[in-house]
Amino acid sequence: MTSATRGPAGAAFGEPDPEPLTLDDFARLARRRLPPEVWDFIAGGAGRERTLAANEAVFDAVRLRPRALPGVDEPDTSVELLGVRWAAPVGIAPVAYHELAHPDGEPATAAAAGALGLPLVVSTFASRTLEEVAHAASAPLWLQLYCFRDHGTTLDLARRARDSGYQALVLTVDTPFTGRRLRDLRNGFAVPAHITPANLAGSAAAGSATPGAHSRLAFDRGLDWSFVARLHAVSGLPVLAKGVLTASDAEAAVRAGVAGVVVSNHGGRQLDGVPATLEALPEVVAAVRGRVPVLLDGGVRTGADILAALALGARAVLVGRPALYALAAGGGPGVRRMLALLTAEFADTMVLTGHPTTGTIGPDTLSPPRPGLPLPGPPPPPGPTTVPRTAPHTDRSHG
Ligand SMILES: Cc1cc2nc3c(=O)[nH]c(=O)nc-3n(C[C@H](O)[C@H](O)[C@H](O)COP(=O)(O)O)c2cc1C
Ligand SMILES: O=C(O)C(=O)c1ccccc1
Repeated sequence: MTSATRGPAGAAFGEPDPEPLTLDDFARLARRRLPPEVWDFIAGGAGRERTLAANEAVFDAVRLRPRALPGVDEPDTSVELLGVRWAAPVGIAPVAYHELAHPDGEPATAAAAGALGLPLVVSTFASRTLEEVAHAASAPLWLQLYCFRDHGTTLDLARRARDSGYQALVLTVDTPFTGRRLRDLRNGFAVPAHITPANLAGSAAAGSATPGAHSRLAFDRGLDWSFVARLHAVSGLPVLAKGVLTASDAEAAVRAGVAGVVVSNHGGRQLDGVPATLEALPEVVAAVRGRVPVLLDGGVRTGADILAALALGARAVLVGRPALYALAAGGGPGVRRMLALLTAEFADTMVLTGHPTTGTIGPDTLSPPRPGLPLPGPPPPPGPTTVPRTAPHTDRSHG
């Protein structure tokens, strides 16, 4: 990993970049490499970026309970989702246009995830075709879908995903249009002309290079939960809902037949002011009652963050921005290194908290919330539509 200012003979224009040791290091390297308006598009959030900041701040406020002499030698970091084993409970969230970070784009990301046995969720706005990404992959691929006003475009993507061996669809339910991202508005950000939504070529949904304007024209704002069954009917694939933050939406998703729920606030890019995802997680886990697995994304930056999410009932987490930062810093090998760092941190955290497998990680792994800190509290009492929660991780049969 070298900085953009480094000369051909080595560190001619300054010190060489230090080898990244944390996900934050990758962010620093990416910031130096990317054009400022591209950095802002990736790093930014909606409005005052309160929710964006909260996602990481709530993880920062978590306190872990260590266990001395736990007798754990090599922890088994793996988890099972939808009947498939992941090497660790972390995958890559759907993020548009990987070519913004590096010309090798999504195939490089897919190869890196595959090398670690971790899944990639490919975005509707991927800069390479989903078939090309499948060719480069060796671990599970899921396809994220936005629903366009022209439903046929989205349903075609669902069929193509099935035909290319994708194992699940992820319907994003928090985005009738993209949020007010002030950095992009001030920068007049547009995706460069040579980077295109490759999977939408020739469709009615292929449009403007300005994501905000395009989403307001092309996305179906009238969408309802019945679309989950429609996607499953045309593809035969399990459908997850991404962007659930409340018990009532979790209940609606499960009733609609989802195979999983992703607790997400879109990385703070949609409605500013909604809770951090770790804050929302207990409420969603309680409402889901073990019927389907719950995943979480937003602000996961360390192995301890993964442990905290699992302790509060998530089966796995996804990372978004860190994948693009690592891609910008070092291409596919950068992403591979980022994922290796994150999973190694998680394995260390398992040992230090005394967990030989992911299945035993529960609420007693965390210290109780301290007053005045933005920490996740206990789940709210069951409402009229919910019955008392069962323990997390009781839905092994669903995989
Ligand atoms: C640059 C960028 C593009 C994104 N594009 C999509 C997308 O196409 N579809 C989607 O469902 N979510 C998209 N997201 C949201 C991510 O899937 C994810 O929810 C979020 O990035 C997680 O937070 P993190 O970046 O803090 O890990 C995008 C996020 C970023 C930063
Ligand atoms: O989903 C997003 O956050 C996003 O940035 C995006 C990018 C391109 C098209 C649609 C949404």
